[in-house]
Amino acid sequence: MSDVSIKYCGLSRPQDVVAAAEAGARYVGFVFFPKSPRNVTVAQARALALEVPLGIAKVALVVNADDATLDEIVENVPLDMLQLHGSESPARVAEIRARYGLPVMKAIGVAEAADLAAIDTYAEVADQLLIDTKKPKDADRPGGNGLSFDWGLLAGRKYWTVPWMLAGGLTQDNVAEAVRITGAKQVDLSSAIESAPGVKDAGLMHAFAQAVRA
Ligand SMILES: O=C(O)c1ccccc1NCC(=O)[C@H](O)[C@H](O)COP(=O)(O)O
Repeated sequence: MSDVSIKYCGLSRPQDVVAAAEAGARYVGFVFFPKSPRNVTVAQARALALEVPLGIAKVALVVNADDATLDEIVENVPLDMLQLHGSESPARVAEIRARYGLPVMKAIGVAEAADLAAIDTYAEVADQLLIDTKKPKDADRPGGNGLSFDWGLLAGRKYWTVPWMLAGGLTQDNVAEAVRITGAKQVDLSSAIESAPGVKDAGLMHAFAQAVRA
């Protein structure tokens, strides 16, 4: 699995950036969602982004953000990608992509086969897709819940017209199986690299990276 790229999401402290870089992350994500334990302010994200070494993509995660919110983030935080993790329509994805001139990754929630149709739809307007577990009805956030979905739904459907990441409940113990079943070349996670909600753990980041490289 040494050719699998890792995105560590929900970093909120300088030491998280250092640990992610040392673990070999290809992407790091900053969450702009006030209800999340990983939420960062624009000022925090700016300070963190300025510490990210060259070669690691800095991703801002937003949920149904309006233009004013996005303007403030994009004007202040040096970014390489926007991750749209809400119910943004294909038209809104295209609009955001054109407005900011940044690559856009659209999250697609999957719980059953019928959810896969959205992958083809959004592949036409996004630069990347993040295929994640669909938000459970009782969850207060649409991602980062540490829950996986039936990876078998993606088996045999490895190729879309844009790059994609697998997310949702990935851990050092299950990532090999998830990659084997889905053929993912990129993986994204948050909960399994935390010692407490919102608190990233350097040891867990390294252990996950080792499991990916094994
Ligand atoms: O992480 C959050 O708190 C969050 C809040 C609102 C929307 C999305 C959020 N996270 C999305 C991510 O990119 C996660 O890394 C992805 O859903 C996987 O999370 P996990 O299952 O915890 O590994």
